[in-house]
Amino acid sequence: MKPVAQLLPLNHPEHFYRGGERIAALRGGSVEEGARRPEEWIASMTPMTSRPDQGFSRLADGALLRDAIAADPDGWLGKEHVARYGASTELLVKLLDPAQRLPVHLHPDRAFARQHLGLPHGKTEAWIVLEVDEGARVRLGFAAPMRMADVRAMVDGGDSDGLMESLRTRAVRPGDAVLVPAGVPHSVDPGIFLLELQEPTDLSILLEAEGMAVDVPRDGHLGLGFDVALEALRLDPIADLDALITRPHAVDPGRLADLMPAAAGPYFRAHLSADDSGPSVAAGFAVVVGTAGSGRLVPAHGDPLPLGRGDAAVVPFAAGDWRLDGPVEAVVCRPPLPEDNRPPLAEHDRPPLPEETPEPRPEETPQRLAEEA
Ligand SMILES: O=P(O)(O)OC[C@H]1O[C@@H](O)[C@@H](O)[C@@H](O)[C@@H]1O
Repeated sequence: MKPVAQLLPLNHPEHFYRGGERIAALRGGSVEEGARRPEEWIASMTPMTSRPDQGFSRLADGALLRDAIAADPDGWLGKEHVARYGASTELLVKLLDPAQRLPVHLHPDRAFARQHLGLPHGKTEAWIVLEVDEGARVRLGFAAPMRMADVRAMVDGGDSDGLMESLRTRAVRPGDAVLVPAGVPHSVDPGIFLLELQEPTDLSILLEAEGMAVDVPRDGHLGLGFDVALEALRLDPIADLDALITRPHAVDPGRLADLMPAAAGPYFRAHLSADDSGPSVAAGFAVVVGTAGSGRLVPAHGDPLPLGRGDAAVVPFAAGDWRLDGPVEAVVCRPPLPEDNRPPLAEHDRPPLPEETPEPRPEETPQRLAEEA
């Protein structure tokens, strides 16, 4: 039987930090008071590092998506994709709903993952902001160039305040999309609800994790020790943060609005479909998350699928071209194009960090943050 477009049940594993109420409210379901379910892993073939039996998404019939794809990679992903990437979706989509701030952490790039872990993917990621509580910020990259010895001293000394203050802060608004290149240290305040796209791994290097149920000296370095793990860290600030952030822009009727900055191309694609009779989306694996309204996902092959705010659907290649119909807004998350990813699982892997250096805006400096606190 050919795979068909379908809605995905909630996949809401336990984690080491608190959160998850907004996920439950959006997706249907409930969480216990003080729950540690801050992430939904959507259309995931990826195991959680801390609980390797969890993370995997199930289809509507209870089968694991990863087993279904292994049984019919061409039907799910298309021949071209499979020729380039194998039977991997190349994509992990998450809802992220922290009720406590995220640790100051970073993710390795592909070159590091290959060299030290024997894995083909790092974890470059992007955040699409869904909701923001008043005053909540993201932190992204160091505010000033750092010396490794100073970072290491803060990590070894458990200096969470020092690490937090060393990062550049930034206010975000719903609709913003932020590319977070591998290597860039970051944290997210509680009260920021994100839809995330990332490479399909769970590789995090934790510099601190104050108040979280995780042991940084033991579990913060991917089992490599901090001497090696911190080689993945970018000590230089991001020169032009604006180049990594897209703002909501008018959606041309009949067109998909590209949500990602250009440097995201080798990693993933995200588009917004937001008009009444949505544009056609070319056949290919897609994860579709409804953000407003309700309507239908109409594939060339297979039955139309009712889809509205809070639904997450997976669309296989075999469904053919498709479009959204009716007053529904949704984010369409897709793997990189087969031709967009340079030589097979490239050695080099750093999305270019722009070189222009604007002065940090006063409202984004750590000093200003400290004043506000
Ligand atoms: O959005 P990112 O940066 O991945 O942050 C969320 C991540 O936080 C890290 O500390 C780890 O807990 C990861 O398992 C988790 O996925």
